[in-house]
Amino acid sequence: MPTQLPDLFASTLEQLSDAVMVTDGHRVLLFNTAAERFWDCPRQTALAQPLAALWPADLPAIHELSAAPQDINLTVAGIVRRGRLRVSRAEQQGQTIFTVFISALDSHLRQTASASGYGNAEHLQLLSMVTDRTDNAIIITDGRWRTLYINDGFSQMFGYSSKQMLGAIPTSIIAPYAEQEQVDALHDQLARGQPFHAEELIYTRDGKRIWCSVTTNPVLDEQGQLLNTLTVLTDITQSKMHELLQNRVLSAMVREEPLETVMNTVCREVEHLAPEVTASILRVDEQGRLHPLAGPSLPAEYNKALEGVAIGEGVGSCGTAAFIGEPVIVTDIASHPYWAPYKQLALPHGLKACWSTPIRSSSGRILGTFAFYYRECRGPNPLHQRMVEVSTHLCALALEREEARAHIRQLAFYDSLTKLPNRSLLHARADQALAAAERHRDNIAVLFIDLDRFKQVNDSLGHPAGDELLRVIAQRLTENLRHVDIVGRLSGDEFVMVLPRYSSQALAEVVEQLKGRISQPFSIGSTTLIPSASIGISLFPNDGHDMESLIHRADMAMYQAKSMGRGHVSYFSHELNEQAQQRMALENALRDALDNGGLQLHYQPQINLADGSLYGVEALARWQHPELGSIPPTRFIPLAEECGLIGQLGHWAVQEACRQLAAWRRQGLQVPAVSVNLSPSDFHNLELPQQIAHTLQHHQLQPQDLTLEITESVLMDTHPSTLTTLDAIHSQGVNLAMDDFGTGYSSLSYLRRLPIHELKLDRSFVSDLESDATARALSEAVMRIGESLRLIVVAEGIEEEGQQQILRQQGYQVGQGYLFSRPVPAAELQQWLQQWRAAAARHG
Ligand SMILES: Nc1nc2c(ncn2[C@@H]2O[C@@H]3COP(=O)(O)O[C@H]4[C@@H](O)[C@H](n5cnc6c(=O)[nH]c(N)nc65)O[C@@H]4COP(=O)(O)O[C@H]3[C@H]2O)c(=O)[nH]1
Repeated sequence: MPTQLPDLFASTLEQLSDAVMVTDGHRVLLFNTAAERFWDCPRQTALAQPLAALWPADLPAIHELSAAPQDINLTVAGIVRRGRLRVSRAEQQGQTIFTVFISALDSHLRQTASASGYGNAEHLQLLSMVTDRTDNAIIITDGRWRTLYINDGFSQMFGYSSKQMLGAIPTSIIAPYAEQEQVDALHDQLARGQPFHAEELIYTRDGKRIWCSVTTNPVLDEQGQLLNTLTVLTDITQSKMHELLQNRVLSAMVREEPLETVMNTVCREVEHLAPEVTASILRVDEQGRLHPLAGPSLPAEYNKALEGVAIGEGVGSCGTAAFIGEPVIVTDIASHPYWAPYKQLALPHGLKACWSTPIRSSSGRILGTFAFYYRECRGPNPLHQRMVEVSTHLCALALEREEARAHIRQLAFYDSLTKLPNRSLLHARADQALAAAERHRDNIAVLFIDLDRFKQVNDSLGHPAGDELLRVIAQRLTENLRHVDIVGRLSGDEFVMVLPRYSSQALAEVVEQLKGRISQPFSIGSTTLIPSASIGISLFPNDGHDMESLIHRADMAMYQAKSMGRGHVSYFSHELNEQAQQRMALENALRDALDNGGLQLHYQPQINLADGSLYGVEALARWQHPELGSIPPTRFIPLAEECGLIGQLGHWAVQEACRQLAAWRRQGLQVPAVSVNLSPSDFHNLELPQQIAHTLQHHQLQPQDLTLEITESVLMDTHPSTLTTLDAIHSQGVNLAMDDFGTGYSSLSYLRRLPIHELKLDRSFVSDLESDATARALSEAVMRIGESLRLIVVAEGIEEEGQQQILRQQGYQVGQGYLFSRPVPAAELQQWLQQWRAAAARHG
């Protein structure tokens, strides 16, 4: 043995990543750098003190420990270090010498030392004993790469004896497939005195591959000539496998590879590391059925046969493992009862044993199984166990991630309430359908479906009932669909259906059936609803070439259907389009008129029938458009309601009427009061009472100077603010008049509920008074109602003297109509009043 060997042993000991302590049971005889790090104790101190100072009291005494490795925790300066402990014994001069190896489980404690701290020859024996007992493989060569020494660890790790190795060049034996160029480069590097470190896949004598961390240090003489090399090889297969698998699989996930690709990567990687296994990954669905995800080395028909198999005890290894939630090891498929129904599937492919492990989510739910098949009757070895531990973890990660992605997809593209495609997905699918229809010159029908009176359901029965109705309707819309049909929810109670390839006759039938399904009675609690929907239809290619305009036009047609009443269907037509465009232009013009003083109020006198004096005036809006001419309120008031301008219009009318009343009074004109029409939706505004009070105050008017006319439709308005606002206005002292009385509900109970001051008999009764006894009876009845409720009753639309006579006889106090005056501009009212009073004086 060359003279340098003691030094080499010493340096070997230093290079071990394991902490090594040699002791006779009392004193510490050797203590390497890794041990210094593990115990956090300098070597001199360790050698100087008794063993008890280093040996944790909670561990058994050294001589009591067995040779089997065990994991320990050592507390040093309050920090717990974890390590795998192995103790070997040797007899030396009648004394037992213990060598303690601890491989640190905390990675920061596992660097390999580079500096050699030993050099004294008297430790030679101890050192050689230590190097022999370490798990690491050690090779020492001479300057011409010939092996001088291998330790026992080398023989154990690679299966070669000293006899086989001595004199041989190590690379030719343990790295037979290495390129000569690589070997030459390594030798050059070492000959220049530079150490070598790498992680390599190394072949054992029986062809097994082991991942090794390889460190080779050259020893040069004073002239710089290479004398020896010292190589330490550490088996890192397990951590390397972990690292490799993790890297490959995680990077496949980061690249957003499909789940199947990620799972195939896991299988291929484990099969590469352990060629004796065939890996398979199955997913378990919510119904407990198996779905092969990956099994790249299994025959395709084998994977196919497992598709949809229900899990259960006795359903092979995987079905059973998924069912009982525990790993199942079957070492002989041919004889095991779990495989009885399936062995004929596996055995012909040479699959003789199978070990399956459940894949669990972080919450413990079973997501799938990870299995190793063997082509011989056997069970797993420790490497396989480690691989399965790592792989199931990675599979769980990939499966959970897939689930999360599916959930995100669901949230992004589906409406969470009805589970129907949302607007984005609907558009995407409809665009595809449109492209296909264009290619094949097919037609498409687009249906815009809007539930009737959905708001009432929501307001009266509550939002959960509204949600339930939407779910039921969504379900009804999806019944009887062909695979090419698309249905989605746009928003609120609006749904869209895209139906390709229908003749007009067939489409009409489909729509009829759809209406029938929608209107099936449906119960919420104790209430039974009969839903209905207004449906607008546009057709490709006639009504548009892109989805945006087809949906828009179907919407317009739906709007038209709505105006016909509940449950109607309307097809888009170009006239409809023109109407819609005109409506749009009118809407803009109205907005402009409201902003720029384009509207005026005309005033119609209301007369005390007893003495002909002025009771008040009704303000009526007028719109004289510069190009379109005079637009009647029956046209622009509903428009203002539809396009959300009614609040602004009502506010303007109250302000303008009050301003005018104050102006007349300043001019000395005695106008007792002004009444202004407001729409039901004006009363949704909780600030209305405040605004009115402010306007009255601003013009120094009293609350009773103003009357607000409301219609019976206020009663059908279920908005929660309506009654509150009406009450607040009434309690301010402003009068409320019920307009058009007799045409709507005419229910007495609501008249009691509302704080009404005045009733206005609708003019349709007045016009027939002279010719129709029923009209007379009705006007009489309205008068009696008014009387009984102590309300002032105003008759509208008096055109004839005869009508006035009848009404007066019936007890009507106030009358209004062309007989007295048409509605006139403010300036004209002044003249009219003067003439009226003059005439009254003449007759009086
Ligand atoms: N044939 C006939 N008609 C008579 C006679 N006397 C009055 N009229 C008409 O009857 C309507 C009375 O108004 P209304 O019932 O409140 O009905 C009003 C009212 O509901 C609404 N309206 C008018 N101005 C406003 C307003 O400023 N705001 C709101 N929200 N609605 C308004 O528009 C409706 C129609 O208003 P106008 O066209 O001005 O029609 C007025 C008036 O010109 C008569 O002897 N014979």
